[in-house]
Amino acid sequence: MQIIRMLRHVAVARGAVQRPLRSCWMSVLPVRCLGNSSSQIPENASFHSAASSEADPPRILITGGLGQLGVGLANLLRKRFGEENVILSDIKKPPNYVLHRGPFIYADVLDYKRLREIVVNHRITWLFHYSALLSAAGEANVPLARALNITGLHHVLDIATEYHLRLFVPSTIAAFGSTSPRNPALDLCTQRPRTIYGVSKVHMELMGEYYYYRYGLDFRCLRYPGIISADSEPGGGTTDYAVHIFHEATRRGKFECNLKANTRLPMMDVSDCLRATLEVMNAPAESLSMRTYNISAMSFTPEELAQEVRRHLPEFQITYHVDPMRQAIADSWPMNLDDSNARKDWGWRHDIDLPELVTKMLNFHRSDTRVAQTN
Ligand SMILES: NC(=O)c1ccc[n+]([C@@H]2O[C@H](COP(=O)([O-])OP(=O)(O)OC[C@H]3O[C@@H](n4cnc5c(N)ncnc54)[C@H](O)[C@@H]3O)[C@@H](O)[C@H]2O)c1
Ligand SMILES: C[C@@H](O)[C@H](N)C(=O)O
Repeated sequence: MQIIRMLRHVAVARGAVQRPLRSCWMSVLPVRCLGNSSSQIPENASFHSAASSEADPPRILITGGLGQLGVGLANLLRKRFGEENVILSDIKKPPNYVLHRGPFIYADVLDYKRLREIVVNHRITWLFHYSALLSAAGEANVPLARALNITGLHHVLDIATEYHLRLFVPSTIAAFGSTSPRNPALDLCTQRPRTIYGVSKVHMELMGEYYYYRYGLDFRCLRYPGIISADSEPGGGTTDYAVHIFHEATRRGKFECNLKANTRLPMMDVSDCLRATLEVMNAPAESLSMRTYNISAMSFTPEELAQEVRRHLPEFQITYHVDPMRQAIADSWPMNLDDSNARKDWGWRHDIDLPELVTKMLNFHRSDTRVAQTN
């Protein structure tokens, strides 16, 4: 870090710093590329994004916000920073309840100019980049996954750098592959995934870190496990079974699982995931010894999850009809993540383990079923 700062200092002094043009390199910039920034990168560039305070809250944009995680994140951030300071965006049409809870805007991350306009017009200071095509959906449409997960990311990186945003992009257990250590996977280890989703997330981790060292972009990233949420549907991942099982258990008393009974994967309740996201964004820059952290909570197999469900619903039955594509993906992912760096650096702790998760999910779906029956 010290060496990089020194090199940057020398380069700046010589006026020789190059900046990225969205997809190529040049030393003289047209106005549209990272061009507003002063011609020199400040010495303390790593710390120049807006911090949060009660008096001066960040102005936040969430991309891809109508998926499994975005609405919950917006709720959490609005409680903390005020309803008007958090803008949810997506290319999907928002349901009414989303519109009633705070600002929503159409934003396609593939439209660089419009995205830049939004950041400027709404004076955005923090950006949570959630748009992505997940593991199973990505394998079903590789060109779209490549465009959304890689080109979309490049747009976000350039805009975040140009306007000195603090940028959060989630990574995933999918960023590991079959040659990574599986129990546990470390923050720094071999990463050779073989899904377009995993490859694009490794690319994202490296690009974010590169922009941090090269341009001082305040990039922060967590590798999420499979996330379990009650009131939002997953968008085409390999861990989706662990969300769907609760819906089916309460409605039909049985569930057909598309992964093998003994497939162990890291998982996390959505409340822990979103709290971790806010905590790492709020962490003082000096406390972060790295820019991409594993976070971990629990790890279970479909059979173990079914057993826990049976403690509440003794008649519950699980059967297995394995999807070979999803199974191959799951078999290449770690069974556990080592998150000791997150725990040490910024005090990460998970609150919810498997028994609490199952109680919470079943309570939600039982009351949801009762409401549906009375309507
Ligand atoms: N849900 C999980 O278990 C999990 C685990 C690890 C990491 N993550 C990461 O967290 C983030 C959010 O995940 P999620 O589960 O909410 O995803 P999701 O698939 O449910 O939602 C993604 C959203 O992106 C939107 N989108 C698609 N194309 C777009 C475009 N061109 N411009 C803007 N938005 C577009 C979709 O409409 C969708 O609402 C993703 O980056 C994902 O990789 C999720
Ligand atoms: C693990 C995560 O990235 C996502 N839920 C998926 O299965 O694709």
